Amino acid sequence: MSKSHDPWQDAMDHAVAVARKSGEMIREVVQNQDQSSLVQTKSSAVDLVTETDQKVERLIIQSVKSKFPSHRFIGEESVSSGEPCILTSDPTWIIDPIDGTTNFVHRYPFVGVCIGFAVNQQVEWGVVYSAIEDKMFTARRGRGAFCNGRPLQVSTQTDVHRSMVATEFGSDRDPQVVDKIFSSLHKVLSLPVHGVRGAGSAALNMCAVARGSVELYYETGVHVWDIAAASVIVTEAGGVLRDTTGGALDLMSRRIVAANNETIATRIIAELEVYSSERDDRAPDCEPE
Ligand SMILES: O=P(O)(O)O[C@H]1[C@H](O)[C@@H](O)[C@H](O)[C@H](O)[C@@H]1O
Ligand SMILES: [Mg+2]
Ligand SMILES: [Mg+2]
Repeated sequence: MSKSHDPWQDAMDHAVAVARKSGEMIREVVQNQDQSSLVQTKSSAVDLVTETDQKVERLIIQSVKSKFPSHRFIGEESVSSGEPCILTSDPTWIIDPIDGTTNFVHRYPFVGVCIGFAVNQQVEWGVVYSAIEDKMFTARRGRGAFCNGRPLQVSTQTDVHRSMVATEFGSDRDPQVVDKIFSSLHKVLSLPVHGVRGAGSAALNMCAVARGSVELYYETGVHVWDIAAASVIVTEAGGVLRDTTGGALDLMSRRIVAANNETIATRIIAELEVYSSERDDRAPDCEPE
């Protein structure tokens, strides 16, 4: 693909610019405002949202609409206020204004502005801006992955006993779900692996796979906006994406494994409990009464 014939390069350039601007807004709040009394909750008592999540999503969508009026959107906070979460074949911007809202609220310095772009249900490019670290992760399908302009490459490790794994506890505190999380964690830790980490952001965990800091990241309960942008960053850095069942990644299935290679992916997947969250693209009108 030659750059001059890339129809989506303008859109990607716009995403980088608006992600940077969003990051400035986020840093400003982190430096000057205590969020603890301003937090609201969504699907559970620990699924947090702030005014800044909503403001950043509005900023991104308004700026894109004025430049690309025919494009569609799937945004975390728009879906939360009732917009549909359906990925058609039309050019679609998939937005998580703050991935790592709990980190943001607690000033734990890993928050990502995530903007992915899909056409014909394939992610064409992804931008993840780690706002506090000032790291801009980008990837265009077929053209490699970068952090602040430097190429990214996954780790070459194939020995699971020398690997580092990332995961998250999520925001579902249903005791059965918590049991499954701990069962997987117990098995993975006991392999043993070198260590288990979690950045508090699905997208930044995936960027950690892309840059070779961890061999694998897995989680059940993620949403399409958490993973769409970073999915292409992982594959363009040489990594692989899977469902926790071992099958192909389905962006709407709420389950993800992102790994440096097939060997590590297969070995860890064998230890994971498979369970389901409600799909992102469920049609509410079709639900039984
Ligand atoms: O809601 P935001 O956008 O902060 O994203 C989520 C994270 O990305 C998950 O990995 C993580 O496990 C949490 O569920 C968190 O909610
Ligand atoms: Mg998120
Ligand atoms: Mg978010």
